[in-house]
Amino acid sequence: MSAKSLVTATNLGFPRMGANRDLKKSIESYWSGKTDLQTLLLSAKNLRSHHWYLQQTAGISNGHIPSNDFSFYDHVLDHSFMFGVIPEQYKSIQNKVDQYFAMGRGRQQDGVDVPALEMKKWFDTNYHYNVSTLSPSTEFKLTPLIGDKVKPVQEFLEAKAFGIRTRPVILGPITYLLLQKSAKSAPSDFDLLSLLPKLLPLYEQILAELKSAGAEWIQFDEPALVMDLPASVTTALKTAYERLHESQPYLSLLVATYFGTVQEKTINTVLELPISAIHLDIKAPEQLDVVLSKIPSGLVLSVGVVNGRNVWKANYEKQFALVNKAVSALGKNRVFVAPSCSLLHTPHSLSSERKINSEIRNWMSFSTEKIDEVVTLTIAANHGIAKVQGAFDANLKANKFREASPLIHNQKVKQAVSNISPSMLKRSEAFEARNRAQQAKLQLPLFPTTTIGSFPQTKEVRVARQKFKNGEWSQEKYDEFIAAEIGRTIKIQEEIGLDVLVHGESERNDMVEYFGENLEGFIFSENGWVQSYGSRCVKPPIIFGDVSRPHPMTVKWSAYAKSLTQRAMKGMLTGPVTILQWSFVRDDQPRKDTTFQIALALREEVVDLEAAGMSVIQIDEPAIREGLPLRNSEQEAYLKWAVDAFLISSTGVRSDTQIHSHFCYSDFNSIFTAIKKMDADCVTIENSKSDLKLLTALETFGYSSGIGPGLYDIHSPRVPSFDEMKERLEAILTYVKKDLLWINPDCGLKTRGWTETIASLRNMVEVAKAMRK
Ligand code: MET
Ligand SMILES: [Zn+2]
Repeated sequence: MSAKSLVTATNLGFPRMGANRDLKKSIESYWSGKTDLQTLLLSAKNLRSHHWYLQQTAGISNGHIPSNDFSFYDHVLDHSFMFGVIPEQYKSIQNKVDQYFAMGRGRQQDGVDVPALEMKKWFDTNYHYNVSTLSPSTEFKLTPLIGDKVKPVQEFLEAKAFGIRTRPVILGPITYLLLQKSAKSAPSDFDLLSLLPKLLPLYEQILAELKSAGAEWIQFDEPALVMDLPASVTTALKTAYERLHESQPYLSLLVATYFGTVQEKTINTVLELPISAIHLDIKAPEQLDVVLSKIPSGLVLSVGVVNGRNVWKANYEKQFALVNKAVSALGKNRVFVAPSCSLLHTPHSLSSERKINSEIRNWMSFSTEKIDEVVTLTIAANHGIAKVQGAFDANLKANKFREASPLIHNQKVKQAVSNISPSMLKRSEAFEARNRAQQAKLQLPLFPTTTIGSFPQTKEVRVARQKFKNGEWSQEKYDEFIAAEIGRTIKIQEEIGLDVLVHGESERNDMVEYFGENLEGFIFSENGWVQSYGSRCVKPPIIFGDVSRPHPMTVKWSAYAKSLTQRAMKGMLTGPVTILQWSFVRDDQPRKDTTFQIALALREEVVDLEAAGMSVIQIDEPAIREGLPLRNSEQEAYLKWAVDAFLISSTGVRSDTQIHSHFCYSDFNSIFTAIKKMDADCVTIENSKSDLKLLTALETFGYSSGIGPGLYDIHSPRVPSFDEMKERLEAILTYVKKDLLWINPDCGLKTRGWTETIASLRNMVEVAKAMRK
């Protein structure tokens, strides 16, 4: 059998950080000046080679191990830099590496003071990329970061020198352009894709250099193709890939779409491109049938069957059937087996996880294990299952056990979800009646003041928690510490003169992790880090089973806080969608079901908080916007269940208990109708950066419940002055009725220090007092 007649094991991208967040450590050490550039470059090179060998050893085919998937900060930034899209304010920075990092994270050094490029979410993931600003006058120019070759070429040659043939990964021109934003100076009808003719020569040049370096396959990532796209994209796609193909007819081009299925009209265009292969994320297996029915002969299909977005083992039975379907339709030589997307969004390896319950661990798979899955499926497709019988049997067995495991299934929880009744999706009275009851009980002044929940989490607090977690401190000692912290926080709030107080959240390490640790159905990895942006990684909780609340989670500390003051106390919870969104979720039931389970657990907590004397309860949903599906057609259904989940959590209380919610980190205007349907008595919204947009939305959508547009930005230690906050408040009052308006910062204060926090809140309360006169 010639090599040509085999299915190929491929990968789209490997996580960059290393088994122990090695890259993070090297980069941060370079930033702090502890190590020099040579040290950073060397450790990066080591990591890359390590990841290439790992994939090669595992059995990813030569020529299909990704390179240029590495990045010192962000791969979209890498492309902007490589294309010479360097805004004026960074140009005075001489050293290119410093310039690159300044664009990524800002720089305050040697007389330079520049902010970072804006960050945006990479599609519907928790990875953030840096956005560049383009205009009709943007000129592109190939700009290497290190040495004299651009990154894709340099990394290809580096791997080649190690004896590894890689498949360079380049962000495709369509996705690259669509991900940037138009300059304010650009005409309003400026189309980012109109820059394509200027940009393509650079792509051609990179391809030429890769060709002469010896590359055979080039992977163009075009995840933007899974979005709803304007018709102009079809033309741009054709122009781009026809030109690239003409410029290098002997290079094999793979266009990789992922994070969803491709729209029907877009897929037809993609299938007609003069490329050698197309990659599909087999999220919806129906799309495989459609593509198989019309794929032109000669085109290779890369089937993304191993999910690159979760932490669960593949299901060989199901995934192998899909691979087989492709093989029977196309023949072995026209099928690549691949993860659904780059493995960037999955932790490095399970091998360092020693504390996870071994039964659950046996259902899991991180990046390294997912590579093995790709290879196993490929071997089975090539030589029959018998060749990998052991692996198949183990996989089938693990999945069977998982399906039936009592660890996952809690009949009571399932029953409770199916018993959710319409009355649980509704407060018993409308806002106006509730408002009267709450006013009678709370007796709040005009422009009531409050905060978003957390108060400074000083080093002291984090050290205390560390000591408690590693057993150095007893439960009593830790509780005493937290009680003292809460006592101090209440005193300070009373002294400042805030109206609705909070306990300060000092007992919480993280607003999702804290709840995960207190609920059934969650586990925590020791080392399951994924990159969030730059050197920042997060370790999401893992939801593996039905979620329930074995005991109250927040009542003790809220009640304690309440006992220390006569003022209104606000109970603080993280909402169901945010808990879901910031965790790895199970793949054996719809996200909606998991969210409803969490919502029911929160509902019990809300009722308990009310019984313990909390007259105000806030349920934060900062992540509700980021859960919005990429496709318009799926958005309505999502928003429906997201709103329902909030209602399930919040409607168990009496009319005179006031429900708040809080939103931040995204632009909420597009989901304002949904926010209204959540029917909270008050919402506080981060507002410092997009002032006007939010306020006009309030007007447009006729928002008529309590609202607290953040009066100052908590992301900086700067103390906002009385005058500027007063001015802002006055501007807000031209859009919002005065008896609905709340006065608060734009988010929690946990990242701030006490001094600036106290000073800022003092000014804020003074503004409220002055306005009441
Ligand atoms: C990211 S939103 C944060 C809300 C939370 N209650 C806090 O104050 O920290
Ligand atoms: Zn917030």
